[in-house]
Amino acid sequence: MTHRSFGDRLAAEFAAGRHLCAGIDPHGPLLADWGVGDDAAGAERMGRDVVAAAAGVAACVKPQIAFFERFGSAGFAALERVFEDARAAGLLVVADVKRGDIGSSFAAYGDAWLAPGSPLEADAMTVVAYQGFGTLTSALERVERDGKGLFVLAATSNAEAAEVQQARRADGRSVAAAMVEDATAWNAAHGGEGGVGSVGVVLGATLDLAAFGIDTAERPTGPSLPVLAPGFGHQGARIEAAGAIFGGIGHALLANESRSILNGGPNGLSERIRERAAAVRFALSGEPA
Ligand SMILES: O=c1ccn([C@@H]2O[C@H](COP(=O)(O)O)[C@@H](O)[C@H]2O)c(=O)[nH]1
Repeated sequence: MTHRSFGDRLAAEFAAGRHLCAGIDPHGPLLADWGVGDDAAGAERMGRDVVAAAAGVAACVKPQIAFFERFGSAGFAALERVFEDARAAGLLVVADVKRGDIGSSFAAYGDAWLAPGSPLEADAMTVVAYQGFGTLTSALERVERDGKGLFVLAATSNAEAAEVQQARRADGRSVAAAMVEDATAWNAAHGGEGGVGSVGVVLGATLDLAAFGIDTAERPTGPSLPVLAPGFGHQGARIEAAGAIFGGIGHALLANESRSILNGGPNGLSERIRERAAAVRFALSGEPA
């Protein structure tokens, strides 16, 4: 069976003016604000409410798996139902799992989160390639074969990231820049000249990317690099600054917001998601919703 690539599916979201990635992060205090328990049922309630409110408004949802994993098997069962709702609503799901290992073990992470028919099948997952970009090979095969996507951590939004991600490798590139360049090169080799690639990177919106050795100049050819950008909202970055932060590598931007959307409980959730989606759309395209 031939699958539509993840990059093509992202491109369709962007063409419809959807660039918001709505986070599903069931923090304990947020669940208390929502009037539900700090348990798997509470996390499921939040996740399914976000999916219902984000459908047709956001490009994707991004469940932060840690908040489900803390409830063990009940948390994973809850997550499966959130994924089912998202699939039924036609929403892309980016599983924020940040997995990485030696290649043979990493393959099993790909099986869990990307294999068609897996109980936890998502459209894309976040991955860590600090054991070498080559460890991603099995998941990159899934990208091609199954129409899946990857977001490789490159420059993360947290202040502690600089000590590792700004470090220079033996080839002279910073760790962060190498992730960006390797993902860009993979897309160019596998996705032709245009459109949106299926392998993206995570770049924090809170950062000065130049300090991470990342060149934000326009790429003259090749597919656009998907950029999953956390840091907007609660962490302080402003969507109005997206152009200045990402420059020529921000054409395929997914602006993530989690706590800024979830704060305030289920009442007003739809309005908050619509408001943030419209602000992101306006900032990135100049088009009102
Ligand atoms: O560099 C990174 C990578 C991932 N995250 C995740 O994104 C959300 C951000 O949540 P907010 O509430 O909008 O701050 C969360 O799931 C993080 O684990 C990130 O923040 N930075």
